Amino acid sequence: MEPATFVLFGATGDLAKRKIYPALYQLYIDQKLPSSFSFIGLGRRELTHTSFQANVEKSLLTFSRSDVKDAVRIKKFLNSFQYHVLDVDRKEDYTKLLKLVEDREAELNIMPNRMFYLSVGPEFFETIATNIHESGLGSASGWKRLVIEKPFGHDLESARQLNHTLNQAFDESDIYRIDHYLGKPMVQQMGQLLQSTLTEQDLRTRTIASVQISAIETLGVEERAGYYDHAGAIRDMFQNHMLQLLMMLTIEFPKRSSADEVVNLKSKIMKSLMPLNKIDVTQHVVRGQYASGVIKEEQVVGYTDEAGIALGSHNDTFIAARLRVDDPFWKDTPIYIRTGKRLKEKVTRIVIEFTSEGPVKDLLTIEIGPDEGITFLKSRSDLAFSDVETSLRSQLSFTKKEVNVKDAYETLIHDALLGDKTYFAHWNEVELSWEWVQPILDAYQDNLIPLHIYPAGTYGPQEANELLMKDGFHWWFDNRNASDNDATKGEFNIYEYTN
Ligand SMILES: NC(=O)C1=CN([C@@H]2O[C@H](COP(=O)(O)OP(=O)(O)OC[C@H]3O[C@@H](n4cnc5c(N)ncnc54)[C@H](OP(=O)(O)O)[C@@H]3O)[C@@H](O)[C@H]2O)C=CC1
Ligand SMILES: O=C1O[C@H](COP(=O)(O)O)[C@@H](O)[C@H](O)[C@H]1O
Repeated sequence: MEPATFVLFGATGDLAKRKIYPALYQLYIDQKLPSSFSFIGLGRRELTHTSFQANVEKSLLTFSRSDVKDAVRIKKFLNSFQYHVLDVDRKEDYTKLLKLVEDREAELNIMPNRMFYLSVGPEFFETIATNIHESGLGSASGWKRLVIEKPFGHDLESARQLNHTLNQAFDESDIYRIDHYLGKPMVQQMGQLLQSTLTEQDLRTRTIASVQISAIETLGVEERAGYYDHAGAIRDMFQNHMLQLLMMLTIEFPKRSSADEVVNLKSKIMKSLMPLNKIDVTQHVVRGQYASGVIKEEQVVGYTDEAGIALGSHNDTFIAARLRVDDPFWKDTPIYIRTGKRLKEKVTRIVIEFTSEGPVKDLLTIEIGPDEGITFLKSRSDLAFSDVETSLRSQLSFTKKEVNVKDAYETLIHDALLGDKTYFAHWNEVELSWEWVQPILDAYQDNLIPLHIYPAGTYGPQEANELLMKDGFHWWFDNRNASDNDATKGEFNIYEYTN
């Protein structure tokens, strides 16, 4: 790997502490950092190099998954770390930064390869990119890369504006848009895993009755009210992570795609997504917000009672949607997506239901987190219908996620250092995602779609179940028990098929 300087804007922030430093440290332990590596952390806070290094050390001791955490190794790792004060709006700070970076490159005798990682609020993205350009920081003879966190825009127009500004300073080929779901091991290995679970013949000829993609969480809005109350589930999860999961899955059928094809195929899928218009959104989308309830035996408050949330906020904390991909392979298959906060369990899972005779179904389940696994469940015709789901559940063989599983940030930062953009979001697909989502945002804005209130600790509003029941499906594996507010008892919720 080529020598490089890693410049981190937002070095004193939460994401840096919880994700970026532990990832860099793990890469160091695994000998996956460049042999000559220089790190410059930036923030407004006045810190000496030593106190900054002590903060990073604290974050490693708290968040690193590595079992190598001895003071000597950490100290050696931190030797390449420096901290400098920079206010994003002060042009002179970039001039100073250029001098620092150049001095460090000269000291280490390394090529001016520079990675600029923006771990700051999105309101700063354009200012920083412009200042990197105008200060000359981005004009050296080595490579330059911009790693940018989400959210990438607030809607279609603002995303286009942001991209336009970034393109004045960086080519698309140099922009690495992080979507941490693309760094998850199960997402990256999806094609390979599908191939080892299904035969080529299965992939080509099996008919898929429906697909369900769920990313449900028990967490609420936490400390992020200021951001979340303006974003909602649709911008926080759906426009990016959920649509990326849909793209990553659908490009693997009917034939496996290679890394080179990924970017083109993803855009192709997004272009084939049947568009909604603001008026018919109600038929395809369910919007929800959590009320108070019980999660894991703990009483939690409703969304509008959370600290920092606007009084009477209409923000969405749940979305379920039915999508259709209008291409020859997918055109007859509804794809259901749901995501939300303060739900009954934490799980990210894809379920592919194959067309099969009788009530017993053939399912392929891909468990993405926190457990990981892929299982093809063969139908069993000797079972009574009510036993089916319980039986299927017992056939699942997911690997319990161990503490020491690779974090998405390790993979993504490593890829960015190598210049491999396969698992970063390309502008084409980001723009197409916003285009698809925009009518929903408009419908929300104009209140054309009801906001269904659901009790915390459930699987969201009943309307999200009805969305599937209308088509003769149900969400697989929702584990409803006596603590749910509905009357269903027993381990799993089995719905009657209506057709
Ligand atoms: N935290 C998370 O779990 C996730 C965060 N993200 C994204 O990552 C980015 C960073 O988030 P997070 O770390 O949580 O945010 P924090 O608020 O914790 O940190 C913000 C950072 O920006 C710096 N900063 C703020 N204002 C300025 C300024 N005027 N000039 C220079 N630096 C400034 C702060 O430094 P100082 O206070 O020293 O000035 C701090 O280091 C955001 O885009 C967020 O959306 C994405 C996914 C998850
Ligand atoms: O990006 C985000 O993702 C997390 C969920 O990520 P996961 O890896 O734990 O599934 C979500 O909680 C957060 O609101 C969102 O910003």
